Amino acid sequence: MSKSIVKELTRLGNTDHTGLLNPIDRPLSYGTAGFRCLATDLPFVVFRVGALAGLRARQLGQCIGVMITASHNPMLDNGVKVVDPMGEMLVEDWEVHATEFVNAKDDEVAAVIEKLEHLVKEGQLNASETPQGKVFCAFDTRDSSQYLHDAAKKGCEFVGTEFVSLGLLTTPQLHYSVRCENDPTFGMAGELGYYESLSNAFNALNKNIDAPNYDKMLVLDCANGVGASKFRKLLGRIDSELLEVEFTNETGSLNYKCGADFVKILRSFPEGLDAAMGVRCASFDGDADRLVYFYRDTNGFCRLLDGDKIAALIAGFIQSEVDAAGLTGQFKIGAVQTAYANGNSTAYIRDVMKIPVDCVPTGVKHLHHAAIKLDIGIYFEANGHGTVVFSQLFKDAISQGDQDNVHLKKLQLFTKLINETVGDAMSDLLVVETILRNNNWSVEDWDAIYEDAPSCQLKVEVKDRTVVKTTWDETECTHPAGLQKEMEELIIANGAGRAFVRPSGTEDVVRVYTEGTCEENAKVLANAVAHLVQKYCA
Ligand SMILES: CC(=O)N[C@H]1[C@@H](OP(=O)(O)O)O[C@H](CO)[C@@H](O)[C@@H]1O
Ligand SMILES: [Mg+2]
Repeated sequence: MSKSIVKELTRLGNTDHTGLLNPIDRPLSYGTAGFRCLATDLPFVVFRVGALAGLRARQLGQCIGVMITASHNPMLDNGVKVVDPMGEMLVEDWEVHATEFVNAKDDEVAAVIEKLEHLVKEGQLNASETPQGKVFCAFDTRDSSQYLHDAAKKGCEFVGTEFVSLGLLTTPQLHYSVRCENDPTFGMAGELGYYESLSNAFNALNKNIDAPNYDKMLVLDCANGVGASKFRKLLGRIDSELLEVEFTNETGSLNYKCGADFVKILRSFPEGLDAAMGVRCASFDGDADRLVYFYRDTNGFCRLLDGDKIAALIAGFIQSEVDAAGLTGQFKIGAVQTAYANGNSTAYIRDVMKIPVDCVPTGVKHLHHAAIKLDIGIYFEANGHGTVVFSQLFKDAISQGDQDNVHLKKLQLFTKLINETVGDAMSDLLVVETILRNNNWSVEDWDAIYEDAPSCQLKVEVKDRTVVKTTWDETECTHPAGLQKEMEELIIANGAGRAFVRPSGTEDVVRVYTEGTCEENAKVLANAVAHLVQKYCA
C-alpha cells in the first residue's frame, strides 16, 4: 500500500524547531553516531528515522530504540540513532536502508517506504503471530531535542507502530531500557529499574570494605548535560558513607569548555572546576556515555586517566576476581581497543597483565562485536566510551557456582553494575569507584599502573576527506598513494613514535594521531603529518 506523503517527510518541507522552513538537498549518511549535523537540518531526517525504527520494530516484533542526541557536539547540533533489540547499535544492513531512506528525494520517498514495508513482511515469517513491536524514544537536553522527538513520534506513528516516549534520558539509559523490554532477565525497563539495579550492586560491592587510601570524595564535571540530573537521582540511592560527589557544570552551556571530550583532547581542567591537588575528578560527556578521570598533580598539571586507563583498571580487577574465584583459565578474557589507544596501555594490558588485546576500527559497534566473541570482553575507546560484556557461559558459571564464594558473588554483582549494552558514564563511574575502594587505591595509585606515551591528536580540514582510505584496523593509510610512505619517513626521521591518519566518521575532517618521545615531539610530528595530509588532499 503506498502511503500518502506528509510535509514532515519531505526535504523541501523541512521545518526546524524555531519554526523556520529549511529545505535540504544535500546527502547525509548513517555513520558511527547515526545522523548528526546542525539541528535545523534534522527534522525530516528524524521523521524518516522514526518511520524506519517503526518498520524495524515491526519486522522483529520487538522494541527498538531511537535516541535524539549529538553527544559532545555543540548545542546547535543534534543527532538521531537507532538502537537494536539487545541494546546494541543498529545492524549494518539497516544502516544502509537508513541512508537510502534519508537520501531519497521527495518524489522517491513513497517507493522507499514501500520497499521497506515489503522487507518487513518478508522478515515476519509468521506474520499472524508476530507481535507488532514498539519504539522507545529518549532525548538529551538540547533546545531542539523535544521538537525532534515529536518528529520521531510522528514518523513512527506514520507507519503504524506504537511509540513510547521515555523523555529525557542519557543515551545508555535508553540502550538499557530497550534491552530490558526485550529481555526482562536483564533488568527492569525504564529509569527506576536502572537506578535500582546499579545502586544495589554498588552498595553491595562496597559495603564493609576498609580502604584508608581511597577517598570517597569525587568532583564531577557533568558537561552541563543530561548526566547531571540523572546522576543526582542515582546518587540518591547510594549509601553516602560510600561515595560523595561535588557536582560542577550542571546547567550551563552544553559541552562548552567542559566535558569528557574537552578534557581528553586538551588534557586540561574543564572550566568551572578548580581542583585541589590529588582530588579525584571525573567528566561525563553531553549524553553521559563517555567518562574520563583526572586530577591535579604535585606540579599543578592536569593528569588524565582516559578510557585506556579505565580499561586497564577493570581488566586487572576482573582478572584477579576470576583467579580468586578459582576460575583461572576457564574463560576467554580479552580487551578490545582502537588505533587511538595509547601504545603503553596496549603494552601494559598485553605484556604485563597477559590479557590479549584486539585492535578494531573506530566506532562502538566494531568494539562491541569483537568483545562479544569473548567470555569477558573489555572494550574501551581512548575517549572514555566503553564497557564489559559477558558470555552466557560465564554468567551461568558464576551464578551456579558455590554461593559462599565471595569472589563469585562479587563477579555476579559486577555484571549488574556495568551496563553491558553500551559504554555508560554513570555505570562506569560506579565501576571505577568500586575497584579503587576494593584495591584500596588513591587516584595516583591507579595512575601509576603505567605511564602514557606522549601523544597528540589533530583535525585537518580538507576538500574531500573521503579520499583518505586506510587498512581495516586504520593503522595504515592506503590512499592517497605515497602518503603512508612519507609519513613513515617522518616517523623514522623523528627517531621514535607512531602516526596514523583516517577520515572522521562524525566530522568533516581528517584526524591525525601521533605518539612521540615527549609532548612537544608528538606535537611536532602531528603538525608535520597534518601538512602531508593537506598536500596529498589538495
Ligand atoms: C578519535 C575519536 O575519539 N573518535 C570518535 C568519533 O569518531 P570519528 O569517526 O573519529 O569522528 O566519534 C565516534 C562516535 O561518538 C566515536 O566512537 C569515536 O571514538
Ligand atoms: Mg556521547
